[in-house]
Amino acid sequence: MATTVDKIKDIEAEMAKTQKNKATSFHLGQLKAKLAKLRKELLTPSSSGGGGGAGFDVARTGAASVGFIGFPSVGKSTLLTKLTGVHSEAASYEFTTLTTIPGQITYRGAAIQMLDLPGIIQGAKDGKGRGRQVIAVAKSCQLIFIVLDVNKPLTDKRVIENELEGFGIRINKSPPNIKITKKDKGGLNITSTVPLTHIDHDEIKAVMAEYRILSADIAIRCDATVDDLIDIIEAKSRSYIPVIYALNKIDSISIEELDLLYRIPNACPISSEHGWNIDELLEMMWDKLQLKRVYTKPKGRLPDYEAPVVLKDGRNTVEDFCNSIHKSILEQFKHAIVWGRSVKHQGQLCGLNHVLEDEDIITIVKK
Ligand SMILES: Nc1nc2c(ncn2[C@@H]2O[C@H](COP(=O)(O)OP(=O)(O)OP(=O)(O)O)[C@@H](O)[C@H]2O)c(=O)[nH]1
Ligand SMILES: [K+]
Ligand SMILES: [Mg+2]
Repeated sequence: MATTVDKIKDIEAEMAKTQKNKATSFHLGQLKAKLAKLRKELLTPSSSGGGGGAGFDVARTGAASVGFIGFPSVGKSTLLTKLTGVHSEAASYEFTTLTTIPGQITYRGAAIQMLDLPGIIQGAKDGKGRGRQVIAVAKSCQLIFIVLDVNKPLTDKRVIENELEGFGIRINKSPPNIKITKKDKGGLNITSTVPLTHIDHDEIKAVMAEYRILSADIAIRCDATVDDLIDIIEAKSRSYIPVIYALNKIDSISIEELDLLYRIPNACPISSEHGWNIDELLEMMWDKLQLKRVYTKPKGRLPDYEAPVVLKDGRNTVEDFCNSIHKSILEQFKHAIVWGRSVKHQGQLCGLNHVLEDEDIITIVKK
C-alpha cells in the first residue's frame, strides 16, 4: 500500500508536469487541495509519533518563546549559550543537540524563553529524522530564529522555509483576507474586492469540491493564491509566526560579503561565538514579538515599574491583564483606570474589552 509520503510525491510529480492554463486550472486546484489534505494527515499525531512535539516539548516559561531552527552545526547551541548563559553542548559534529534545551533571558523587563532545538534535515516535514517533532515545538513558539551558516549556500534558507511551510507554519505573513461562510444550499457565490491575478473561479471550485463544500459565500479581499484559499479552509492547522534569519558565523567572511547579507529582509548577521551583533538580534526580536508591558499602579501609589505584566500581542485586553494576574480578579472587577498610548485621555476609565498597549499603566478598581 502506498504510504502518505508516496502519495504526496506522486501528486507533486504530477503537478510539476502539468502546465498551468485555462484547461488545467480545475485539475491543478484539485491536486493542490489533495496535497494539503495529505500533508494534514502526516501532521496528525499517530502511533508513528508524528506532530505534537512528543518528547521534545518543554515547560513554557516567560512571556514568549523563541525557537531555534536550522540545519545541523549552524551554531544554534552556541547562540543559546551566548544569549542565556545556559550551557548547551556545542561541537563541530552534526546532531550534537538531541533534545530541546531551554534557556531564558530578561529583555526590557520581559522574561523570554529561548529553545535550542536539534538540527533538522531536508525532508523533515515528511518524517525524516525527528524533524517533525522539532518543527512541532517551533510551531508553538511566538517567534522562530532560522539560524543559517553564512559559509553554506543561501539556498539553504529556502529549504528550511519549505520545511516549515510544509508543516503549516506561515512565515512573516498574516492570514489571507478571505472569508468563507458555509451555507446549506445555493452553490458557490464568489466575490472579490480586488482583481484576482493568481487564481480563477475554476480553481476555486475544484478546491471547494475537494473539501466537499458545495454551498458557501466566498468573499476574497486580497489578490489570493490557491494556497491562500486552502490556508483559510485549513485554518486550524496553520500558524502565522514571525521569523528572523540569524545569519551566523560572520567572523569567517569578508566585509564585502557581509554588505550583501544586510540586503536580505528580516535577517540579522551575527557571530554566536564572538557575540557580534547580538544586540541587533535582540532588538529585532523585541520588534517582532510585539509584547505589551503593562505596569500596575495600586491606588494612591506610584506604578510598579520593576515587574510589568507582559501580555502577548492579540491577547492584550484589560480582561487578559486580569486573567494573567489571577482569575478571581474578574469577579470583583468594576473598571480599570488606564494611562498611556492606548487611551485618548490619560487616566481614562476602561472596561474589560479595552485593548492595552506597551508601557501602559493600569489601576484595577474593584466592586
Ligand atoms: N566561526 C564560527 N563558528 C561557530 C560560530 N558559532 C558556532 N560555531 C561553530 O560551529 C560548530 C557547531 O556549533 P553548534 O552550536 O554545535 O551548532 P548547532 O547548530 O547547535 O549543531 P547541532 O546541535 O548539531 O544541530 C561548532 O564547532 C562551533 O564552535 C560562529 O559564530 N563562528
Ligand atoms: K553541532
Ligand atoms: Mg546544537
